[in-house]
Amino acid sequence: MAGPAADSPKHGLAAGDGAAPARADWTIDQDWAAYTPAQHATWKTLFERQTKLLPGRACDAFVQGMAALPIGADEIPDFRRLSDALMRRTGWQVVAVPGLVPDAVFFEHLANRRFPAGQFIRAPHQLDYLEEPDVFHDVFGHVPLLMHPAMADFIQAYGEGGLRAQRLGVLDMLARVYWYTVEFGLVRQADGLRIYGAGIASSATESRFCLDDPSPNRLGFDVARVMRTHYRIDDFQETYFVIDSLDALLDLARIDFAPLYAQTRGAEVMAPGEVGVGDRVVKRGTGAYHAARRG
Ligand SMILES: C[C@H](O)[C@H](O)[C@H]1CNc2nc(N)[nH]c(=O)c2N1
Ligand SMILES: N[C@@H](Cc1ccccc1)C(=O)O
Ligand SMILES: [Fe+2]
Repeated sequence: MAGPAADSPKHGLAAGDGAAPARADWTIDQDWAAYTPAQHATWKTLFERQTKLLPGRACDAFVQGMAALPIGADEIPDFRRLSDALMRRTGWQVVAVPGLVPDAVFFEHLANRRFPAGQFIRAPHQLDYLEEPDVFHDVFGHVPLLMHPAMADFIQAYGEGGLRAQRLGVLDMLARVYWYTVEFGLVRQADGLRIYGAGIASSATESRFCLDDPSPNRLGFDVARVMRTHYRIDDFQETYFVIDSLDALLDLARIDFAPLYAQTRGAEVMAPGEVGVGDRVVKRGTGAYHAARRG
């Protein structure tokens, strides 16, 4: 894919190297021309691995969104070209950030349909685990579903809800809803369970584990249940929650969370691998994977 015009405006050096003040909204220039062949090669390795793996695993909306975007194997996508396509379809754009940004900054961007995507790409030795979202996780994992109206509206509403949750001091509860949907959610299709969570879609190992491995639980999504369920940040999830369609996210976004926050405040938070009596069990896991690591 052709890169930006050679005269693309330069706003001083990228933030983080101290030479230029970071912007208040933490955005930086993607500076697409500065990516090296080695960085494009890392993208290509990751892209080709997932593109082989995801057919039959990723949900239809993910495949359709990807096909409608300027995202290919050979080069790290140019955020301006991504934003052109997104803006036309769902009013979203992709803005470059150096890495994790403060919660309030993150929510403010989402509430305004700006998706903050890591400008950097992981090093070759980090292909399978990364602690901060890089351009592959954010663009390959999250952006295709921003082309789907339900997800586009859901993530904007999540941004607004995040600003509200911060004011209420319940960000930990809301973060669980995001984690078990946008990052690690599964959706039921006529032809079986499929991935829609970006944390899974951008991970070769978890794309297999979440659907093929007998270890994890797969439970029907219930927002009150998810809100009081711990999650893993350093390993595969012990439980995946299943929604019946992406449109179900819209219903979720419209629920007033204040009563849910109130009832969750007093509730006990469940361990990630627990199965409760009220759970809709799609498939009960053996828990073997995590048991083997608890030692
Ligand atoms: C809970 C919290 O809002 C969440 O972890 C945010 C924090 N900041 C972030 N910053 C970036 N760039 N990307 C993210 O996904 C997040 N996640
Ligand atoms: N509806 C939630 C906000 C929200 C939107 C989308 C996802 C999750 C939460 C509230 O009332 O605060
Ligand atoms: Fe993410």
